[in-house]
Amino acid sequence: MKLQLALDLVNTQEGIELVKEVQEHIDIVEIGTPIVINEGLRAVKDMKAAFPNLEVLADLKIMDAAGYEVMKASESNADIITILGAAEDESIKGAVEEAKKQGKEILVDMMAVKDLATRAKEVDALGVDYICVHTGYDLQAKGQNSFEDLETIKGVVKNAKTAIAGGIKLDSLKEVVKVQPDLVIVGGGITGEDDKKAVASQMQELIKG
Ligand SMILES: O=C(CO)[C@H](O)[C@H](O)COP(=O)(O)O
Repeated sequence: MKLQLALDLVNTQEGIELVKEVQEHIDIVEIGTPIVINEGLRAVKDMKAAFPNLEVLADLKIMDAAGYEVMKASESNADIITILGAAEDESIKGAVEEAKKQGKEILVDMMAVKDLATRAKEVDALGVDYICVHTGYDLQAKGQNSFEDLETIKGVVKNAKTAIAGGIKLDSLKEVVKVQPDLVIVGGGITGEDDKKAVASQMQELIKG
C-alpha cells in the first residue's frame, strides 16, 4: 500500500517546503488540480526536479483530448496522470495508449460516477493503472466519504490497482486500511496538521502495517 500526499491549496514553492518535511514517509506527491490551474504543468516539472526519488502525480482530472494532455503532462515529467471515470471510453483509451507510449501510469478518478460498480468494471477493462474512489471537497462539506465505495470497487476491479481519496485523516485511515486499497491519498489530513512529519510517519506505519 502506498501513501500519496495531495497538495492543493499551496503554491509550488510552499509545496516543496512541505514535501521536505514529510518526504521519507510518502511514496507519491500529487500536484493538485488547483495548483495546475494556478501555475500550469511547470509545477509538476519543478516538483519532480526537487524530489526525483518520489513519484509525482499530475491531478489534471482529464475529460477530453486525453492523449494530448497525457503527452503534455509526460513532457513535464509526471509519473501518474489522472482522468475522470465519467469521461468517454475513447478518451480513457487515448490516455492509456499515450501513457503506455511514454512509460507513465493513468489513475481514473471515479468522482461523480453514479453506477460505480458497472463503470469500475468497464474502466478496468480499458487497461488503466489505478481506479480511485473520491469524495471531493464539495461533498466532504456535506459529511460524505468514500469508504463504502472502496469496498464496492475492491469487489469488482480485477486488474487495476485501487485507490481512495477525500478527507482521510489519521483516525479514519484505520478504517480505510482494513479494506486494503493499493493507494491512499491524503491532503488536508497531513497539510492541515501542525506536526506534519509526525502525522505522515504515523500514517506510513499504519499503511505499511
Ligand atoms: O483531488 C482533490 C480534490 O478534488 C484532493 O487532492 C483530494 O481530495 C485529497 O485531498 P483531501 O485529503 O484534503 O480531501
